[in-house]
Amino acid sequence: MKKNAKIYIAGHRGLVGSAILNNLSDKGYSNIITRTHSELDLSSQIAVSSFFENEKPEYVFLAAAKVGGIVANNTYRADFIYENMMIQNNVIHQSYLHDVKKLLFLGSTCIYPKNAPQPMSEDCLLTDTLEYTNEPYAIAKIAGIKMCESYNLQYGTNFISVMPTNLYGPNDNFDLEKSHVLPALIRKIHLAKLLSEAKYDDVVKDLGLEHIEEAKAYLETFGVSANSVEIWGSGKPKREFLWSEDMADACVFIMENRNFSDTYEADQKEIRNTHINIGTGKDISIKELAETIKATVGFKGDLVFNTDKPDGTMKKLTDVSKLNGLGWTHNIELKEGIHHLFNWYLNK
Ligand SMILES: NC(=O)C1=CN([C@@H]2O[C@H](COP(=O)(O)OP(=O)(O)OC[C@H]3O[C@@H](n4cnc5c(N)ncnc54)[C@H](OP(=O)(O)O)[C@@H]3O)[C@@H](O)[C@H]2O)C=CC1
Ligand SMILES: C[C@H]1O[C@H](OP(=O)(O)OP(=O)(O)OC[C@H]2O[C@@H](n3cnc4c(=O)[nH]c(N)nc43)[C@H](O)[C@@H]2O)[C@@H](O)[C@@H](O)C1=O
Repeated sequence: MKKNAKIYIAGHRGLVGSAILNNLSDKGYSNIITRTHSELDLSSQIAVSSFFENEKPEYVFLAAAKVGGIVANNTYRADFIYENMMIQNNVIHQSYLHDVKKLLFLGSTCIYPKNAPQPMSEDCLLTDTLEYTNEPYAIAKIAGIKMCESYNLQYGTNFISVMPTNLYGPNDNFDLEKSHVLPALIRKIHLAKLLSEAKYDDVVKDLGLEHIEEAKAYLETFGVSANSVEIWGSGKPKREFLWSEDMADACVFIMENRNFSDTYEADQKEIRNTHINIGTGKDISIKELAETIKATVGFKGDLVFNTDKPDGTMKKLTDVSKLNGLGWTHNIELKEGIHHLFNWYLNK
């Protein structure tokens, strides 16, 4: 990519998109185009077609998607499959029609089977049944990988797919119901600590409410009180977490250095090596994660595990040997990242 190449980041205000925008700007890319969701609804075929016709981007980072944690995925199943399929169909197809030189599609490691051999290498895609809680989202992401592969093979495009592990960082979603575990636990445990210190003004301000009784009742529905915080599931599942700015760096590295033909082994008919995992290769149990966050926040109460909530996949550690072999490794370790994100949350 030349420094003045016209680059479109779809989803530039999200967790990953905002980090990609900063990474590209820091590296001197000067011709980046963006649209907010309200300016351009990527699920509208007409709107996306006219955007590509008018703007003609040369490179596309597809970081816009319907995203959420385990309960959001499980509850809004139709929205997750519909919106993700619409966004990726429109952006990938218009990128082909308008001769985009390279596109990076962001999938997720939930594309791999629920009981995939660990660590999960790229070639275990489509070898077994998926985890049910996020099956619609995973199927949309698998369709995205296969769409990129099919356009490359039929039309000679250069569309690359990456599969990130669980991500966290600045501009994360801290919604108590719909977010992922790491930001959710930072906020819940922080609010519990504020309650335990009777810092009621800070609690109501954080929640955007007026009265502390209302705030306490609301938090009670999420199992947050001055004495304890509810953790969904058994605490036994393991997850791998990557700092979003590392993720953005990996995305830019791959866009700068890789081509579709480098990732695809066309002669291997059964093993279609069409995508690259992005992660750290290290995981931690949810219980250990919650304890680490509790120590970072300085909360003295209890962690209570609610097994009525889903555990999801018990383990999904990525095999990052392909990515590491290309010369990229992550920079921020989990403890440091949790510390950064807690400070970011306090100062936002
Ligand atoms: N976060 C994670 O842990 C992981 C994320 N991923 C993938 O990484 C990518 C980025 O995720 P992340 O940054 O976390 O997601 P975010 O939810 O933080 O950001 C997604 C962005 O997409 C925008 N968007 C959503 N729908 C539309 C639409 N119809 N039209 C235009 N814009 C839209 C959102 O705008 P608005 O908010 O205004 O709707 C938001 O800015 C996604 O493909 C996701 O699947 C993969 C693995 C893990
Ligand atoms: C990135 C990935 O994200 C989703 O999958 P997930 O990894 O299961 O995501 P999660 O972060 O929501 O949960 C991780 C674990 O943590 C537990 N957990 C405890 N307490 C809270 C809690 O308070 N909130 C949440 N969200 N989880 C909690 C929770 O029960 C689970 O065992 C996919 O749907 C899919 O979108 C995807 O690709």
